[in-house]
Amino acid sequence: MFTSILRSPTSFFDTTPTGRILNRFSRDLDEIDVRVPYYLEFVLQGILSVLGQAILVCIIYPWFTIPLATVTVLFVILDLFLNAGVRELKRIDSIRKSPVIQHIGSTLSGLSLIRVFNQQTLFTKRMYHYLDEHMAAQLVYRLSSRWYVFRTDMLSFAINVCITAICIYTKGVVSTATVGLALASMSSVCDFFPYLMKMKSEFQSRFTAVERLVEYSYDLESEAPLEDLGKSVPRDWPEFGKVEIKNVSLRYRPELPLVLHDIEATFNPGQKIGVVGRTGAGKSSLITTLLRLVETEKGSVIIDGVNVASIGLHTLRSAISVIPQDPILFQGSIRYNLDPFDEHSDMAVWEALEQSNLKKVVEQLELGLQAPVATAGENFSVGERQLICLTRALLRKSKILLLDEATASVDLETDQMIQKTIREAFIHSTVITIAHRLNTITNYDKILVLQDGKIVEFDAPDTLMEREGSLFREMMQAMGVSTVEKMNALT
Ligand SMILES: Nc1ncnc2c1ncn2[C@@H]1O[C@H](COP(=O)(O)OP(=O)(O)OP(=O)(O)O)[C@@H](O)[C@H]1O
Repeated sequence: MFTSILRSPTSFFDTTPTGRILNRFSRDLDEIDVRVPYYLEFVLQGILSVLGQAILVCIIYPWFTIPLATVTVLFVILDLFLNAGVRELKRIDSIRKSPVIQHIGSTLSGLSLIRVFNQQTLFTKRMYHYLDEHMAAQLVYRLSSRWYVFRTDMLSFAINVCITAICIYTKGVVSTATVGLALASMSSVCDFFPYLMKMKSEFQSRFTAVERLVEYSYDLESEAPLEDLGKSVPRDWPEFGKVEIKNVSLRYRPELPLVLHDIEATFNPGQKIGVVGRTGAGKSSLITTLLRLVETEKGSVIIDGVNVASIGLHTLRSAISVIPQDPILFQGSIRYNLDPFDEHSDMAVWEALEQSNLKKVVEQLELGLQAPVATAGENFSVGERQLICLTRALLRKSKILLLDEATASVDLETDQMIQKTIREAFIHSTVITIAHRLNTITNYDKILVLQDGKIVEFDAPDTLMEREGSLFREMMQAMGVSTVEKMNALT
């Protein structure tokens, strides 16, 4: 299930609440490990014991077969038609539990924000609401299951009456001891049977956990294969870093509108490309396309002559370095985060740290490269996290670097430092930067301006600045930069 979830496309995570996923790993797995085997064992033993005793009584009183068969048919009907409802209620009970877990999770992650805005009451009320919904489902489930047990009790009562009546009417046919045995056996079966049926229905409703696990283990849609199928790309691919985007259109899910429309652009080896545009213009979606996080609707992306759709995701993604807007680090040491596969020497790691201006920060830490990184890198600032990602990219010496600027969280100085490092260390690599601060990309080779998912401009910054009606020029003018000279003075 874990492998299958890891291989799921991003659309799965967009549409599935985390609470639901966690529930499968905690509650459902626990049901399968602990409760399902327990109930299964109990039910199998119970059925064998009941069968044995019923056969014994039928041998003593063959007439008893008729009421026994009738009651068995009624039991089966009760089970088939009425117990189905109980199972369905159990399913609803499980589904309603997810929002509770999800609410606890999101409340914990946003705790500081909740306190700052003094919204404790609101969140407590919501918790009550989700708990109420869950408890309502659970109560109905428990009541229905008792209701079912009551019906089975009635049937047991009927069978007890039948066996007693047969014993009285056939008085003297069999020995008193045998009558005693038949009555005692049937009475214990009748006492035990409703309980057994309850256990069976409990087992069936717990078994829905297996259904849910199977769904997440085998029925989830998966991303394209990780490894190359058929012909593999050369070991040193991409050698130059030429990126050709041909007529690419993209939508996140089939029911959603297109977010990129017929994108056509070529980034030559070593070029520095700045991607700009308003919020929602499709800048991040362009990166998504290059990494195949979402498959394109049409068109193709060619890197150094290889169509990225024809190669394994692992080959593609390990060839490109990304510095995302909100970089996430993994729990472990700094070294583990920089070189997770232990492919580089300590010296190379320190060199890369020096290039990204992080050396001093790491040197000051007591454990140096072995200093711990907390979950999601929370003991580092976002700027430092970006620098760690940058160092990782420096170590890998990728030919293609994708950078999503984290404007809000990085100060101007750090931003400029990152840009300087990129200019110097990635001189031979193709760098595609999503720029929120235009001044960082004015010395880039080309600027790609996106608007509503379409390329509206793609040229050198100087040319765009001189072009009447250029959107880039308008953006620069909004920053108070009206001439090429002023723009060049920014960097
Ligand atoms: N995971 C997603 N699922 C569905 N739609 C999405 C998803 N991510 C982005 N979109 C939509 O795609 C469009 C382009 O979004 P994108 O994030 O690429 O814009 P952007 O230019 O990078 O914006 P920003 O500057 O705010 O980061 C938006 O309309 C957005 O609503």
